[in-house]
Amino acid sequence: MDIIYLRDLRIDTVIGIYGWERQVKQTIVFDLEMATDIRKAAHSDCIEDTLNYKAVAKRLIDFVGHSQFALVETLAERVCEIIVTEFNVPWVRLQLNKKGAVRGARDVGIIIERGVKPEHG
Ligand SMILES: Nc1nc2c(c(=O)[nH]1)N=C([C@H](O)[C@@H](O)CO)CN2
Repeated sequence: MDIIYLRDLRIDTVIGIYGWERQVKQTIVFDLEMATDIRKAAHSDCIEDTLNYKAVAKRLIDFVGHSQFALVETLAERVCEIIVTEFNVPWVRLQLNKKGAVRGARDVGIIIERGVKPEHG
């Protein structure tokens, strides 16, 4: 199994359970690991034969930027759903960081894994 990753993808969105949080956009930082097999693309040298990380990032920027969820749980789940179903990714690990959400803590957020990790080889 190979992994294509995206780190520190920052997207501004409406998110939160408090009244003031419905009035502003806050920055959410995503770190993603997506299972894939890069061998076909490595052989052909064609972007069509691999997971296009730029296309994933564009889709997430659009989706998250227009979303208005209350909980980070909901946002994380929906982002994983998009990656698995629209990009045919068998397994994804997502870390979502809602920076500054807890006074005194540098980072706070959620880590989830969805799908089935392919075997090695
Ligand atoms: N498990 C969660 N706890 C909290 C969430 C959340 O989305 N999931 N959200 C908040 C507030 O919106 C907070 O981020 C504002 O500072 C509190 N707890």
